[in-house]
Amino acid sequence: MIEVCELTKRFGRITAVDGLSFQVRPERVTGFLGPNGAGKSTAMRMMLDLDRPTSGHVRIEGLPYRQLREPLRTVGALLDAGSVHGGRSARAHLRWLARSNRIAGRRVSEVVELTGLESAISRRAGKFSLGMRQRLGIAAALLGDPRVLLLDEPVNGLDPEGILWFRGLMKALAAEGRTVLVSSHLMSEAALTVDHLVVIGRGRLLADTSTAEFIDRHTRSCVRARTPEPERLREVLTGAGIRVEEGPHGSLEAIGAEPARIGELSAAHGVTVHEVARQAASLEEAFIRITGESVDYRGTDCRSSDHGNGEVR
Ligand SMILES: Nc1ncnc2c1ncn2[C@@H]1O[C@H](COP(=O)(O)OP(=O)(O)OP(=O)(O)O)[C@@H](O)[C@H]1O
Repeated sequence: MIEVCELTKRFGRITAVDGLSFQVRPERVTGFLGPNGAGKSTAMRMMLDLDRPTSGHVRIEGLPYRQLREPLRTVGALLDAGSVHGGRSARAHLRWLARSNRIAGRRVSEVVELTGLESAISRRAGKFSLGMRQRLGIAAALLGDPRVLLLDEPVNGLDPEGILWFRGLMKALAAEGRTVLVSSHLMSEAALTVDHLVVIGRGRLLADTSTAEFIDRHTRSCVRARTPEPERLREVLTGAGIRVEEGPHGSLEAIGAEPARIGELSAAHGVTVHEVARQAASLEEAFIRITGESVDYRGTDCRSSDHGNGEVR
């Protein structure tokens, strides 16, 4: 479990993290989301005691990071996949990490197998592609068999097969009872990987909710209709109290209506319709909508407070 309590970090006049409080629970994969510059990396650095908070604190498994007896066995982290000695082989890098943390050498082979690095293990890390470096970073994070995992943008550079592998690995680690926090600025990717979402914007908490609830609440569905008589169909639908907007390629979008209702209304009024299909708004749009609004939150004097529905206003 990770507990983040009223965490704030200022760099001069910039407030990177602003009174942030949330908990990351075990047995599920939690996504830490926010647009570029939202404060995700700064918050993760404070979780790992790499940056000192201006105020507030973080506890990992009940303790501040610096009080953990064997940190690598409690928390595995991937912050910057580039921070590997480029002249060392992947094997040498992992062995050195294992030895300096009193981790048995056989664990190196286990994490190499887990991350699919067998064929690259003797190559210099400096020659690795970004995707391979991410795998090496994940291998290093897993070395101590930690109960908590903190991964900053781990799918950066992974190819589609790598992303699928990563999703499976995260789910398996959470199913083993671990606490898994994964940051991303890509909502659609996160939605496929994570069970729970913590969304921040400008350093403040915007949502702390299950992925399913987030999708439910934020993806406005509509029905798209293609017709050679758009003006007539628009008239019929608005006459029935349905809000209609322009869709792509001359189509119409009926907001909050069921496809059957559109079909029945057009049939009753003799309007020809070529296609009626339900459309789900993309998660990316929902993400942009709620993080875009974060600018307004900064204009108020209110402290963040959870209104019981997982969202913060
Ligand atoms: N050492 C620093 N000195 C000054 N400002 C900093 C420092 N580190 C971060 N910031 C600023 O704090 C804000 C949050 O940055 P941070 O890197 O934590 O965001 P992020 O959500 O991780 O973004 P990204 O997705 O781009 O990595 C940004 O405005 C950034 O410029």
